[in-house]
Amino acid sequence: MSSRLVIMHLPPSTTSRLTISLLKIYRGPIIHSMSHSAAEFCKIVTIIVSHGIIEEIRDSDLEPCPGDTKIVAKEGEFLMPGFVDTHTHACQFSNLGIVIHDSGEGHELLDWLSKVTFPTEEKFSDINVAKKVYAAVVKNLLAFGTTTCCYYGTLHLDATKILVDEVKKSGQRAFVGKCNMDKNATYPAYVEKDAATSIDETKKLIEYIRSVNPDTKVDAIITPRFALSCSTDLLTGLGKLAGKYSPPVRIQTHISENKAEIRQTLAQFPECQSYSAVYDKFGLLREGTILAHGCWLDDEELKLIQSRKSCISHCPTSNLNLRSGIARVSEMLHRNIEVGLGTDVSGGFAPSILTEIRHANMASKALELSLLQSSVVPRPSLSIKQLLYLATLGGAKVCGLGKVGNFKKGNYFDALLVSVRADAGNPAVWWEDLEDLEKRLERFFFCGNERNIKKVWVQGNCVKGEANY
Ligand SMILES: Nc1nc2[nH]cnc2c(=O)[nH]1
Ligand SMILES: [Zn+2]
Repeated sequence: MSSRLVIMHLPPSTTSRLTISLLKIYRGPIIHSMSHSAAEFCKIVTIIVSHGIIEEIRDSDLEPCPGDTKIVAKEGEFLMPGFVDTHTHACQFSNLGIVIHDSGEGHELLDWLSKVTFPTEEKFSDINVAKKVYAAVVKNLLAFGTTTCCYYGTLHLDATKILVDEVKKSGQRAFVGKCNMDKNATYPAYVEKDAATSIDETKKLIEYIRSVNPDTKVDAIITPRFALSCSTDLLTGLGKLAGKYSPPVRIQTHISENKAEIRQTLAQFPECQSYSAVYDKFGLLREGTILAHGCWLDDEELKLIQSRKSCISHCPTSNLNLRSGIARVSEMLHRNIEVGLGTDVSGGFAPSILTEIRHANMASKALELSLLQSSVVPRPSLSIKQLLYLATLGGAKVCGLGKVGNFKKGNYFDALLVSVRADAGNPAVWWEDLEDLEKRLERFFFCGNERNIKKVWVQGNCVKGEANY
């Protein structure tokens, strides 16, 4: 029973009012994921939230008391869980949407990193650049409905601390990593001195996040850029570091994104059978590891990743934009590998999980068709329920967040109020016919934009839109 039901019978004294004012009441349709094959579409429910946690979900309404907040969805609106971005580079937002297609020539990954990305990231040696960029990055992502985000910073400890501060100020749930990179400086000004310095600064960031003004919504993440940019000493040290903390620190890196990258990685580690085996050798393939891309992972590697309980961040916009490849997401889900979506800015050109949903849909269809052409029987392309899962609950699982990703008693209220009404800028007219919630979700996914996201809450705190409605 909700504590509110007890409170309601108390006289309206100051004490009871104080307690009552902790309740936030949301009434309207909800759409959320139960698993990668099941979702719930509820016409109308009441969600009662206290201290940011869902206390009760019920069919009947609840009248607010003075001091309560109550939000009632209008026609054409619904509530859904907040988006989870399992992989983005906060330090690349100034390159968003540009410099991949230089003078008509398309860059691919390795060339793009050394010519475009590393020079931009190097600028964060100046903390004023970090101050200017990071506040805007976090604000933008919240406006696009990203309630949880896994961030890459640059190699610089001080700049990455600024990213941590901005995330904490904003109220977003996040993992923040200082990138590690001590080898193969293809842009010579951008590389760390040695493995020891890189590991030491990583420890300092972990301690800064966990000990200085700790925020339970923000944690550190160990961030070796990718195998190619790390010495064996660095990979060994980072593999050991993760397990030294309690709770263990999560790990994020890139894997099997681009053919040339894979070739060079296997040449750098000739003793390893596969790209995945490289990370496994250094203790980096473990529960709590987020592997971005995985476009070219073969069945043996998927088996290994699944057995180690590592997870995949699927970044379809980046994968297509950098001409990297198409990840076999249906196959990964079939093998019970946890998968979420990642914007991978600025390989990806939008800070928007909605954009990833669309490209995940298109990429899975392109893959299915190409396999049909080669006479392989493909797994079916992604369904709307799977897309919802990847964007919310799947992402939360990738981040190891057990109380985020859907609406359940005891979960944190990380949510979006979505409107597909014409007055929210949705180009489709006749929203009145959208009684069917699955169609409403489809319309949001495939022809909506961030203007359709009217409000955003993280752990019950309104971080976009007005707190009252
Ligand atoms: N897309 C992408 N892949 C990478 N692999 C190593 N670094 C990067 C990066 O910054 N972006
Ligand atoms: Zn990336």
